[in-house]
Amino acid sequence: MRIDGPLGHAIAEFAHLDRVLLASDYDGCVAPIVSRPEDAKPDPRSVAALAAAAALPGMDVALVSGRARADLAALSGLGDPVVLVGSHGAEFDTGFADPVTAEKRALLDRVITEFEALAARFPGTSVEIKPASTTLHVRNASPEDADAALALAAEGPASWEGVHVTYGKAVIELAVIETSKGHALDRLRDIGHAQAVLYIGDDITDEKAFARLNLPGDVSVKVGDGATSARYRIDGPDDVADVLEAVVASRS
Ligand SMILES: O=P(O)(O)OC[C@H]1O[C@H](O[C@H]2O[C@H](CO)[C@@H](O)[C@H](O)[C@H]2O)[C@H](O)[C@@H](O)[C@@H]1O
Repeated sequence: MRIDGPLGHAIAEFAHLDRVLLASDYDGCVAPIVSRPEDAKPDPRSVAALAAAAALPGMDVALVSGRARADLAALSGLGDPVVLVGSHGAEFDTGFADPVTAEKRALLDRVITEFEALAARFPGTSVEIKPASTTLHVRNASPEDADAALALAAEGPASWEGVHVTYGKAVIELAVIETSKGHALDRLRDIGHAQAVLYIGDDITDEKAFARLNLPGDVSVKVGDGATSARYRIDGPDDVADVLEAVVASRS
């Protein structure tokens, strides 16, 4: 898809500023949504465009994902100079700003035990474990089992003190620290003195990032259906690759 119209115009203006931050979510954007999280391979065009963008002067590039940072690095194959931020914006290369204390780790272990009991009870559900959170996946369960598992998670560990709840695509995620992709973008914008940020996201957690893109020149791009505060909308990962390539071509 050729990126033209209002989004093409916004990309051209963004790409001609002196210092900018180009950032994207991973699942559903750089990689398609698939049944098994471990199979979410990135689109090679997006990977190449992100790497090319990171080599351009004055342009910082980041992936900001709900994944554990190590998982994001392994799956995407990307790394320095592309900045990887995991755990929904909370996990940088320097670790967590809000540390995972022994007490929080113990709470996380209790949540994981509850999720594993649910996964054993409802076929097709599974548990993903991350450094500060755990995700109950229901994509491969029957609709009845998915609803029941999500409801029990919400009534149970999601209601415990100290547990932070995030909903996503066929998942409920429980963290023992606060997470925000919006805070991550603020921090990256400050570090790089970026005059504008272009961010691409497809999920509920990306709304916290879109909400921070209020400066002239900022560009927020929602991928797929659903309510959003993003200014522009595209259809899927193919279009994400087109947007990333358009940024590189425009700045080059
Ligand atoms: O912020 P993101 O990079 O979009 O990460 C959000 C979650 O993505 C993964 O789950 C989602 O993608 C899976 C693979 O396509 C899919 O099976 C699942 O239903 C989706 O919710 C990842 O597994 C989670 O840890 C991330 O939080």
